[in-house]
Amino acid sequence: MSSTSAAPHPAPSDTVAARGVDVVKSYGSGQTAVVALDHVDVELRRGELTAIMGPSGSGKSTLMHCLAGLDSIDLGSVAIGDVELRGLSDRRMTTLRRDRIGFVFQSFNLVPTLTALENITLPMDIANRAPDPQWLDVVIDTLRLRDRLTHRPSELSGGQQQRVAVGRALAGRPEIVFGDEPTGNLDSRSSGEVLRMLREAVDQLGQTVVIVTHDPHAASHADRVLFLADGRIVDEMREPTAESVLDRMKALES
Ligand SMILES: Nc1ncnc2c1ncn2[C@@H]1O[C@H](COP(=O)(O)OP(=O)(O)OP(=O)(O)O)[C@@H](O)[C@H]1O
Repeated sequence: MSSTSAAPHPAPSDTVAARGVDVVKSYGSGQTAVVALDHVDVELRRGELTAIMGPSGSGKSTLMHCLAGLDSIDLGSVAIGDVELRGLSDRRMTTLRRDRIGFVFQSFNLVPTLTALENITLPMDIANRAPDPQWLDVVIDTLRLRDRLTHRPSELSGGQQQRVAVGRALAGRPEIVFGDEPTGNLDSRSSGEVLRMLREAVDQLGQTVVIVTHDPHAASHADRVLFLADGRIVDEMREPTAESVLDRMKALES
C-alpha cells in the first residue's frame, strides 16, 4: 500500500487513458458555492481497474463526470487519451463520448423493448458503426451472456441486466469505461458476478475501467483505489483488500 496522493510525475499519454490536471470544479456562486473538486491531479492508467472511494459529498461523482466529459470544469485540464476536453465543441464532445468512452450506471439504463444483443449493440447502431464481430463474441462470452442474447431486460435478473450494460459499454472497445456505482442496485451475489466480469474485462481484454463505489468489497477488486475527501485526492492504495479499504474509509470519516 502506498500513500501518495495524485501523480507527481506525469506518465506518457500512451500509458494513461484519462488525466486530470489541477482540476477545480464548483457548484453555485458566492456564499453558497460548493467546491466539489479542489485542485485535483489524477491519472488513470491503461489496462487497470481503478476504484474511486470517499465519504458522501467528497466529490467522487463530480470527478468521474468531469473526467468523462459529462460535466464542465472551472479550472485545470482533463484529457481522454491525448484529447484535451476543454474547448471541445458540443458536437465533438458527443462524438468523443460515444466513440471513446463506455458508461455503466447504477440503474442499468437498458431499453426495455430491445433484446440483450440489441441493447449491447445500440450505441454502435446509433453511431452507424458495425460492431467488430470477433470482439463482440469475446465480450459476450466474457460476460457469459451467450444464452441470454434474445431475452428482453424484464426477462433477466438484475445481475444479468448489468452484465448486458457492461457489454454495451465494452462493445465499441472504448478507451475507458466509467462505472457510477455499477453494483449499487445489486445483491451481493450479482454484485460479485459483475465485479468479476469487470475484472476479466481488464485482465483478459485489456480494458481500462474506473468505478465509483461506496462498497469496500467492490473496491477490493480494483488494482488501485483513490480516496477522495473534501474534493481532494488524499490517498491511494494498491492491492486493496476489503478490510484495508474499510479501515482507510473509517479513518477518513472519523
Ligand atoms: N449539481 C450540483 N449542484 C450543487 N451542488 C452539487 C451538485 N452536484 C454535486 N454538488 C455538491 O458537490 C459536492 C460533491 O458532490 P458529489 O456528488 O461529487 O460527491 P460524492 O462523493 O459522489 O457523493 P455521494 O457519495 O453522496 O454520491 C457535494 O457537496 C455536493 O453537494
